[in-house]
Amino acid sequence: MKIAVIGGGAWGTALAQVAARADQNVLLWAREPDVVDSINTLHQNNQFLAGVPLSPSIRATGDLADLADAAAILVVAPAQHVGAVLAQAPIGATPLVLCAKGIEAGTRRLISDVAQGAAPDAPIAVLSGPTFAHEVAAGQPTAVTLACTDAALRTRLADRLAAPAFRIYGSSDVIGAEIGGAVKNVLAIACGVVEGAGLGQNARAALIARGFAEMTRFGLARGAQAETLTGLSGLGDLVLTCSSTNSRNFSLGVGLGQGRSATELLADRRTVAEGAFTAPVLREAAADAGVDMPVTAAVNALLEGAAVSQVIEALLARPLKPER
Ligand SMILES: NC(=O)C1=CN([C@@H]2O[C@H](COP(=O)(O)OP(=O)(O)OC[C@H]3O[C@@H](n4cnc5c(N)ncnc54)[C@H](O)[C@@H]3O)[C@@H](O)[C@H]2O)C=CC1
Ligand SMILES: O=C(CO)COP(=O)(O)O
Repeated sequence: MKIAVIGGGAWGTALAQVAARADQNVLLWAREPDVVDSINTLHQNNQFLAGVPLSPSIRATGDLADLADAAAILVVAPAQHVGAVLAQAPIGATPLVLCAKGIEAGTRRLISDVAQGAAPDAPIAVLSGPTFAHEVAAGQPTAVTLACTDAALRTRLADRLAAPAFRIYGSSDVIGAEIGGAVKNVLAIACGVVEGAGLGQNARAALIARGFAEMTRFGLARGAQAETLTGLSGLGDLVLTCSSTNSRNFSLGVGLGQGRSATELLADRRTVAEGAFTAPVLREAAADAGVDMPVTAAVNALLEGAAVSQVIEALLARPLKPER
């Protein structure tokens, strides 16, 4: 029995390390032949998680067919590519643990819907929370939400992955876990803008709180449970990514706040800042749900090239209203 990981980026590699620490037999599929070679020969992922020694028990492959006999598959491709990759993978009824954070552009589907479309017989779980890949790979204490409607499967998956420094909290709220992870990336860009534009700590705290109100409005409208949004995969991850330049989304926002264009900032990135892809589709999904998301609208305006000063001015000029 083995745990398979689809995606050899930083997070897929860190999760492979988590599974190997939990004594699982791990096979990781990576898109880049160099990543496959580097993991198999050097026990490192030089491209996406440089400097972290990996367990020699992690094996890598470039052939999705090799994942056929996995006990579970962790899906860690970037959100916009999950559908295409899963369509080529031998999944059948193998449980999928979705770890990407985003909403599919065009279709406006949550990743669980994307996965169910590609693999109709596969049971679905979502793993999400405040988890910088480097810290997890280094074995630093981390806690996550594992959401799955099948309680027995949830327990089995948690047993396979949990460790003292990787605490797994169970939930049945798949939608809530997904929405927290997707929306916080957009809000992290906004907090980075505050940092880059030098607007101060008060502004950042206000943005986290108002951003969380926005996440909650959208989540509740889409059927999420409030306690999931206040948990690790919502508020927990929001606080992490809105506070650190280790976040790719936050650092993208810092660049925008300094007046650099999104095109320039995204051009030479090999790593993914999911919020840049989620922001436009989240704006559409919010309109569908009739939910007001002013911070998301502001992030979209900045990504589309609006001046920081104008966007901030417009946010601050909104009519005064009750806090909830
Ligand atoms: N890095 C982190 O700390 C965490 C990341 N995540 C999520 O995990 C997901 C993957 O992110 P990372 O592992 O950080 O990626 P990364 O930024 O380290 O690497 C980029 C990844 O994108 C893949 N990729 C690029 N173009 C592709 C294509 N056309 N088809 C399939 N794959 C393609 C690359 O192969 C590589 O695996 C994202 O949704 C991210 O939000 C979640 C928690 C923590
Ligand atoms: O999702 C993450 C931490 O939980 C990683 O955040 P970034 O993608 O912004 O780096």
